[in-house]
Amino acid sequence: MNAQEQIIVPLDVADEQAAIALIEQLESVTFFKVGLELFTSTGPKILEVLKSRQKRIFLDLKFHDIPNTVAGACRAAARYGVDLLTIHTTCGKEALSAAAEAVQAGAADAGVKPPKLIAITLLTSLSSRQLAFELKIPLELPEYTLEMALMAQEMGLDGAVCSPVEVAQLRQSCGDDFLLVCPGVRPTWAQKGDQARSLTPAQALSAGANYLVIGRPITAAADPELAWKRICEELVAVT
Ligand SMILES: O=c1ccn([C@@H]2O[C@H](COP(=O)(O)O)[C@@H](O)[C@H]2O)c(=O)[nH]1
Repeated sequence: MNAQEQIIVPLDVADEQAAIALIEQLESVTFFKVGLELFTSTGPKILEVLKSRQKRIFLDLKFHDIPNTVAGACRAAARYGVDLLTIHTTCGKEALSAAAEAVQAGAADAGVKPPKLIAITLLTSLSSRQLAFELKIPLELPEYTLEMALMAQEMGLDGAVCSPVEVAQLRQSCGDDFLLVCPGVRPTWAQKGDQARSLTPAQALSAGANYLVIGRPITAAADPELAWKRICEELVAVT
């Protein structure tokens, strides 16, 4: 896989029309993310739009509920034949394990390949300070994200979502077969916005990320295609 195929572009837009406009502008992007805003707006129709254009799909619905409910949601989502699906680690072990079983069952029902189920360790918008003072978690942030990733791995998940700042440590502890997907990635020329823990695309890949999720530096640029090409060129220069 070349570095360009490791970049996932989120379609964080309001409706199908805006999503299609972005997909068409970004012709050479192979992997798109459908998140809460777009999926709530369009439902599964957007997944068909992407599949008809041979795009890979990260369905980032970040399930967070009791075991029976997340299992049902994962079973249903797996039937869509998407490539990646997310759940929060803070659902707990029983829910993570039920979700891992449910994606296999849902995909088998539909005769499609199961998605890789990956767990959110700690949202990349949260800082160490917020972890301690708002969420009242009495662990240092690197230790907390590592514990969450190890729990997901123990429960049979395929990987984790983490910030690029933690990815080297997670790669070292979870091994090469565990997928690590990093949002919170920012080229030097882009604004951080609400991302609290970020590194550049080159830094994130060399630290061990399998995939980078890069949104606004591309999608909010005056010329999204140019911003995408600039990121790809920067990666080619270092890989
Ligand atoms: O911890 C997380 C988990 C998911 N995301 C999602 O990634 C993109 C990032 O978009 P940017 O515009 O590059 O900030 C967005 O869709 C989030 O929902 C995340 O940022 N952090």
